[in-house]
Amino acid sequence: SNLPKELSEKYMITKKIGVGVCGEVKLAFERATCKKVALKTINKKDFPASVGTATRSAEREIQILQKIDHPCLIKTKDFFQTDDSYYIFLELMEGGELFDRVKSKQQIKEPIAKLYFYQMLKAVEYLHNNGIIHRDLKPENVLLSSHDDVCVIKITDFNQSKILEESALMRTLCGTPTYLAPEVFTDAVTVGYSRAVDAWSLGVVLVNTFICYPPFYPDARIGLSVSDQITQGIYTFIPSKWDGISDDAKDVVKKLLRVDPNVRLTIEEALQHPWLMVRFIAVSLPGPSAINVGTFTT
Ligand SMILES: C/C(=N\NC(=N)NO)c1ccc(NC(=O)c2cc3cccc([N+](=O)[O-])c3[nH]2)cc1
Repeated sequence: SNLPKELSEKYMITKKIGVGVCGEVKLAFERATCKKVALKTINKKDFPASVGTATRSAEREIQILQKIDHPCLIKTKDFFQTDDSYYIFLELMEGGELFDRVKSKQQIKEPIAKLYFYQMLKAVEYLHNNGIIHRDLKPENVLLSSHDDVCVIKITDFNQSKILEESALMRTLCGTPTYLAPEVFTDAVTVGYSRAVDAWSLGVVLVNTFICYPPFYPDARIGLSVSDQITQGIYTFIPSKWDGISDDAKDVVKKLLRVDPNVRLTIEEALQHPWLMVRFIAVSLPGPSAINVGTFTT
């Protein structure tokens, strides 16, 4: 493929290491340092809408990728673009996607699930504090830094993300409401809770991590479509799958999978939940991933 000359001069691209929805991930070597990096190629033509909105949404994602700075969010190391593709160089995440780890492993042990979930919460707490809603949290978008169970995880793929900006609606609410219709206020509340979608998704990811499949899935025995199961908040803790998992863990799931976003656990509240407040054993991760991802107290 017609890689930009300056890209080929700086990096040697080798094998495919992951396949995404809108492009693939390849292993690359920076020629000057021989350091390994991941190259995510995003084909502009793969974007659904017309070129206009596609490039805007892609440029918004690139802007987010270059702005974010947290140990549990993927970092870009370099960036090139041609007329038909974006080339994003990222830190290598040798453990691959949580999706594949959950698929292959019989069951991820609770302390490991808690370690991953804590890091996801810290990453999403950072995003929300910076006015970014991810809106596509799923095991495919959680990368593991190594093959060890005890490792740093990083969230990726900001294709669906939204930046919360000062809106006309917010400015309207600053004025005197004398002539304002009631729905303007209720709309404001709805917009104000849009970040709650990430808390719901993390609840689904947590169930998936624990019992290897999601709480809402097509099953004739339930007699409801997946979307009906979700809108009615209908799921069950299958005893055989949840035996041996603590009541605190189940309590976090129940409070994240609340249909009403106004009462759903926020990221901040989840970080205060007894399940996450337990003392962690201080884990000294080997190699470059030995970054402090949060207050792991012994
Ligand atoms: C930014 C982004 N996606 N953005 C987007 N619009 N996609 O829809 C994005 C999506 C996925 C990834 N994935 C990886 O970096 C990634 C996947 C994978 C699998 C095995 C092994 C490795 N590895 O780094 O060793 C992997 N890295 C990295 C970036």
